[in-house]
Amino acid sequence: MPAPKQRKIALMGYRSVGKSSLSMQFVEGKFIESYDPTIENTFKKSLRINSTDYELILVDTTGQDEFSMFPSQYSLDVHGYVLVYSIENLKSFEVVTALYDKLVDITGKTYFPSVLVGNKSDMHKCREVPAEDGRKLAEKWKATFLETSAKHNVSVSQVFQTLLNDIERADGNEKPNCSIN
Ligand SMILES: Nc1nc2c(ncn2[C@@H]2O[C@H](COP(=O)(O)OP(=O)(O)OP(=O)(O)O)[C@@H](O)[C@H]2O)c(=O)[nH]1
Repeated sequence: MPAPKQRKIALMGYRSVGKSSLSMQFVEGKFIESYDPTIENTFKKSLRINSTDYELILVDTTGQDEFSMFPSQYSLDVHGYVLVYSIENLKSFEVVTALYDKLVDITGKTYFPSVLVGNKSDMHKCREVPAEDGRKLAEKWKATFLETSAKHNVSVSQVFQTLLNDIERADGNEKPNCSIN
């Protein structure tokens, strides 16, 4: 039996937008209400997509801001990016925009598989970022846009499923309509 394909995904964005919560919800199926800032954490999950086995490595990074240098370790060896902001925090949207520009600068690439995620969709009463703005930004990046709630497990697995499909497509192994088993 062939060894599982390893795919490394980095979750990046401003602090407290829900990077750890998205990882934990996807990998462990749980949500923690309290906030504990991450230094760096790695989650692993085995998946089977259309008869191919994958080992997904999620790198949950420490929160960045608009002044931080892009951490160079995440420009190498990473197959795709989940760029996260919170819909109730305009600053987090500005940070994710700056992060993407830094990623383009540091990798020298004009395309890399990525998903733009507006998390905390359950907090729509405090919304500061219109969904349309997220959609437009993702379109500019040729990325997928999703609004999620790590708290209520809304569209969380879709983030990773879509990104894996995009990574395969970028690799030239396109598998249409694949779903996670
Ligand atoms: N209402 C709501 N709260 C959320 C959601 N996702 C995360 N939170 C809360 O937001 C806070 C920060 O979540 P984390 O997952 O630690 O955020 P992070 O981006 O990993 O933070 P850093 O480690 O600082 O980078 C915690 O109190 C979570 O419970 C969500 O979808 N909805």
